[in-house]
Amino acid sequence: MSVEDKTDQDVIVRYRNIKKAFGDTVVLNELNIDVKKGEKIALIGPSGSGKTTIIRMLMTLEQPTEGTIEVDGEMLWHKEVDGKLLPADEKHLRRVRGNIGMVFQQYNLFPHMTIMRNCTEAPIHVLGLSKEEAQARAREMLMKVGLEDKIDMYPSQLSGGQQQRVAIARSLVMQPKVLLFDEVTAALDPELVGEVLEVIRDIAAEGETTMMLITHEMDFALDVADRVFFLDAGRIAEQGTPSQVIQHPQTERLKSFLGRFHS
Ligand SMILES: Nc1ncnc2c1ncn2[C@@H]1O[C@H](COP(=O)(O)OP(=O)(O)OP(=O)(O)O)[C@@H](O)[C@H]1O
Repeated sequence: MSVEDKTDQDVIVRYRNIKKAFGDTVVLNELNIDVKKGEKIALIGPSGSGKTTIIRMLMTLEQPTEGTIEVDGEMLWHKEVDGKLLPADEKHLRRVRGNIGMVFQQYNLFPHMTIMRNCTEAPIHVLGLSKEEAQARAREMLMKVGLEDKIDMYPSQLSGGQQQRVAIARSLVMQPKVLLFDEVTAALDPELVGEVLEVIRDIAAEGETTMMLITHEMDFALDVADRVFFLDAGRIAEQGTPSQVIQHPQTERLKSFLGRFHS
C-alpha cells in the first residue's frame, strides 16, 4: 500500500495548532502536520526557521506553548481526563516518548563504554531487556549500519562517521515507532557524510520506520523523503513531494533558499 492510500487512522504523529514561543518570541505558529505510519518527512528551511523546535517538541525536549501533539493516537503533552485536556505528568510523557527515537548532530556516545555497551544501556535500563536480548538486538543493528566488527572498541577509536552510525544503531535498538534525525551529518567532515546518509537510506528503504529528518542535503531529501516541508519564519511555507518542493519551488523564498545549494 502506498503512503497516499493510507487513511486517517494511519496517522502516527499529529501536530495540531501548535504555537511555540520563547519568551515574547514566537518561533512556530499555527503549525499543523500529520505524519503517516512509515512516512519519511524531510524538513528543510533556513537557519532559525523552527525545524529543530518541531522535532524537539516531539522528543519532549521543548513544550508547545499552545496546541497538541499526538503520537500513535495518544496525546503527548496532555492527558484526557473526563473529556478535558490536562497537562501530562512525567510518567505519561516518558511512556509516550518511548515511541520516539532521535539522532542528534553531536552523536553523544558514552566515551568510557564500548560500542556494544553504548547500544545496550538503554534497552537494559529503560526497556528492561536481559543483557543477552539487548546484545542480540545491538549486534543486529550494528550489522545493519556495517559496524559489527567494532563492538568491542571505544568511541574515540572510531571516525566521526562511524560514531554517528553507532548513534543510529543505538536508536534502532529501542525499536522506536518514529525516528527523528536532526542534521546528523552537519558536524562531519565532508568525506564522512556519504556513509551516514547511505545507512539512513537503507533504513528508510526498509519502509517500516516513520522518519522525520532535518537536512541540508537536498539530493538526499529528494531520494529518501515521501514529503518535504519548507519551513520559513515558523510556518510551513511550501510542502509536497520532494520533486514538487525541491525541483519545482513555487515561492521566491524557497527558490532563493534552494539557490544556496547550487554553487
Ligand atoms: N531555548 C531557546 N530559547 C530561546 N530561543 C530559542 C530556543 N531554542 C530555539 N530558539 C529560537 O527559535 C528559533 C527557531 O530555532 P530552531 O533551532 O528550531 O531553528 P532551525 O530551523 O532548526 O535552525 P538551524 O537550522 O539553525 O538549526 C530561532 O530563532 C532560535 O533562536
